[in-house]
Amino acid sequence: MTSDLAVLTEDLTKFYGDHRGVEGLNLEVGTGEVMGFLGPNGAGKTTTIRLLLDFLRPSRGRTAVLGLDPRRDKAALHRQIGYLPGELAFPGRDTAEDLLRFFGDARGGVAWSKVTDLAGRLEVDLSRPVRTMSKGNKQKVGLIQAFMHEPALLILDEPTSGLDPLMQQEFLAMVRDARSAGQTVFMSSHVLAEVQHVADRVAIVRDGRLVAVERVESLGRRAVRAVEIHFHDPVDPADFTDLPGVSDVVVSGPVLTCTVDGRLDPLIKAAARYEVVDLLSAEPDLEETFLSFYYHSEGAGDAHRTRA
Ligand SMILES: Nc1ncnc2c1ncn2[C@@H]1O[C@H](COP(=O)(O)OP(=O)(O)OP(=O)(O)O)[C@@H](O)[C@H]1O
Repeated sequence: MTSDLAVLTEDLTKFYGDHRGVEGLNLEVGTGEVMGFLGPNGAGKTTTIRLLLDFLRPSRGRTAVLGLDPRRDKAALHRQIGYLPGELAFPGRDTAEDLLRFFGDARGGVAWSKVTDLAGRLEVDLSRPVRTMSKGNKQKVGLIQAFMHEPALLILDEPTSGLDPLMQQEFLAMVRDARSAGQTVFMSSHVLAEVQHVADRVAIVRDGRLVAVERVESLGRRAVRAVEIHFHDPVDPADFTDLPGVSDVVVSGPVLTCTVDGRLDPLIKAAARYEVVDLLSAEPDLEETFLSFYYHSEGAGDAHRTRA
């Protein structure tokens, strides 16, 4: 396999009895890349993550993580990974500090200043028993244990779950810092907005299959936007109805509204034949683009077509 890949899966498949968890997943995450792994509940995100960590064994296919075989090199691999599970369970009466010291020792020791730094950023009191903490605070302890040893690869299952908006921002800043330090981040989410500001690429899964892998910028370029143009005089709708990418054209006297999918250029050129007073273009809504793409997409074959 190629050494500059942090994660490689080939035909990765897991069936639970007859029920598909994931099937035929071909995915590559480059070293130093932030990859958002997106899909709705039940799409197969957690199954994939558990396969990468050898918590589950594939029914078919294979995976290499940091150049290692998760099955053969499990212990060595886990030392180099920071993993945040989707469902956190902290049994016992330990305080967050006890737990983090335990995890730190298990990984051969961590700089405690790194732990207190993360606890400060996430505003969590480490002296409290984890059992008594709110869901959000437990999630913060989970994040600290994933980040504290500065692993080469962070695998985070729904990392923002339970975090309030301010803490979500802090978490995203931690991801950016990790990226700057050359760490790779593979994070699942069912909300594009959560990952679009930090991810280099997003992989989209649906019903256990990879639907697409896209660079976040190109997802933006594909975005549909609402445009409103105010002209000096009334315009002829016929000048705008057949333009590439332009739809929903409504003309009311000198005001035109429409939807543009992709480049604005054809619309601008058509509008320039008239005297333009004002042009308003709403920010592309990536969430909408994502959803329309995702629900209209044909299936797994698209993953190859759209791979960056
Ligand atoms: N242990 C299991 N036994 C049987 N089916 C399972 C098991 N775990 C997951 N599945 C099924 O596999 C599919 C993928 O589930 P998975 O948990 O990987 O999805 P997900 O994208 O992580 O969803 P969520 O966001 O809800 O965690 C779902 O249809 C789920 O019902």
